[in-house]
Amino acid sequence: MSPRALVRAPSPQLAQGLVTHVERSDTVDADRARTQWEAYRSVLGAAGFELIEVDPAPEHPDSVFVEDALLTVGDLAVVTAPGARERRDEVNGTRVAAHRLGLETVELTDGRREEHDEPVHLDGGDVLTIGDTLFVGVGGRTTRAGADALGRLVADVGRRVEVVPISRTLHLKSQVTALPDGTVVGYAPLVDDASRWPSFLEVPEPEGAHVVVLDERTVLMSDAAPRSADLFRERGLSVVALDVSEFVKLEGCVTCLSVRLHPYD
Ligand SMILES: NC(=O)NCCC[C@H](N)C(=O)O
Repeated sequence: MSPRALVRAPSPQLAQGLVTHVERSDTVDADRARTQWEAYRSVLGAAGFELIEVDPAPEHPDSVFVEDALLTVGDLAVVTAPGARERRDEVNGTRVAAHRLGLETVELTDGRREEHDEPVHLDGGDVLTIGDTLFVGVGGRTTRAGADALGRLVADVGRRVEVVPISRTLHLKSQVTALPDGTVVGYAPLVDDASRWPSFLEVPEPEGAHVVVLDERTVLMSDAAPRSADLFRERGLSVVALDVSEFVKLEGCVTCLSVRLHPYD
């Protein structure tokens, strides 16, 4: 079966999206974002992904960052509980998409209080999957209660959660992602604790920290990190580089523009 990926068209109001760790830009161009998003779709399509569109949510400026609103773990879909109030209703569309795909769908109930006496919040951008482990960034949008709730949900499908404290970036996957062989890549000044990763490769540019695995030998990344791309090529990988400048202005990157389903989740 070919891999599948969920995507969601950018809102015309993208410029009003949230920013936390970066200055708000007054140059966000929604038309340019649309063109960049279409190129992103084309790359996934050319790589063999069947693309599934989540119904657009033009009233939600950040809805293009669909990764935050749905997580898939094998054939299980987890409707997330986004940490930013402004983004919580984005899950209405991703839940429908998960049902349409025929995936078993479970919920991380928004705002439910757990043993840590804090609300359950979890953004998909905080979940980095390597093998059977889901590394979950806690300290930004995702709470410890959210990570624990996810751990209970995925235990049934043979996965485990490991909490990763973060403070330097919006999401865990804003600071680190993983190459096909599981090597974690990150730009050191933005990585909270590089020593916690058994296999860590430092990249020379912030945008070099974000890769989407297209297959076992190919990664998709931003074209703003050419020296990092060279490092990956030296390791035998093929690199597809794209301009994602408009999304970066809103603290997004290549990973958050899609939800990749098994086997490249
Ligand atoms: N997974 C991600 O990296 N998501 C990016 C979300 C950016 C959006 N402006 C936000 O602050 O929620």
